[in-house]
Amino acid sequence: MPVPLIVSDVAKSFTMHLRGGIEIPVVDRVDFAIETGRCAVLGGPSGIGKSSILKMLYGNYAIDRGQVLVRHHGAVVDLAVADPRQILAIRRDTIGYVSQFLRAVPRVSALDVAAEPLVQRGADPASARARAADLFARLNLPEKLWDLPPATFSGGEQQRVNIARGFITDHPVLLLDEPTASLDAANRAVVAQMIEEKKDAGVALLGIFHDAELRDRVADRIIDVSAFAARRAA
Ligand SMILES: Nc1ncnc2c1ncn2[C@@H]1O[C@H](COP(=O)(O)OP(=O)(O)OP(=O)(O)O)[C@@H](O)[C@H]1O
Repeated sequence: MPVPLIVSDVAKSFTMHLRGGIEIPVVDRVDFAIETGRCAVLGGPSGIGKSSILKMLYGNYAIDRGQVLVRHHGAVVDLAVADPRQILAIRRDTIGYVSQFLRAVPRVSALDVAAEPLVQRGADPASARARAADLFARLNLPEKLWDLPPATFSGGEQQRVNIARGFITDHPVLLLDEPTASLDAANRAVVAQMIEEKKDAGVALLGIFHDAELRDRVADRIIDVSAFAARRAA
């Protein structure tokens, strides 16, 4: 079976250092796999641990227990024990991530922000910028903004730069954390189409979507995170 990422018996707690170091368990015994050409969606109520799972899969949060096995350049890497250099290489070539918020770098134009992941992978900067421009046009980002740094853009404009940046590469795994939270219906439809194109290209997607219409359109499967909720102290 084409499985680029397997999550096995994963647990995560947060330690509250400002509250005497108490441990707050969030998820426990998380087990699932994602498949090529499919979009799985993390479901469950607010605060159950959906974003925390995505952040562990992208190496943003440490994994307390269990394994996250990723197929990377033909080898299998366990993200739970990967070193920072391996995590950076996995982000460059294997796992893409679109978060809700753009981390804007001062003085870098929107086109260069979106083109950067391709340039990091060795693409010619001019063709990477042309590809970013195509995505901006599809996402209806006004052309007058393309050469400006996105720091002062509206929430929805920044989100479209972020989506272009996340979708510009052909990473085999793509994680989506509420990628359309600030978008209008027309642009949400564009993103739905872009997700469908990724599926057709054989990408394995895992997302969080609060927008039910988008979720129903793109989801092949819902993974109910409530099933992995850690038992919390009252
Ligand atoms: N960095 C952190 N430090 C401490 N607690 C955290 C941290 N990140 C998340 N949490 C806690 O972990 C729990 C799960 O949060 P998470 O953001 O994963 O939930 P979610 O299901 O994505 O919620 P929502 O749907 O509201 O975005 C929450 O109780 C949250 O307060």
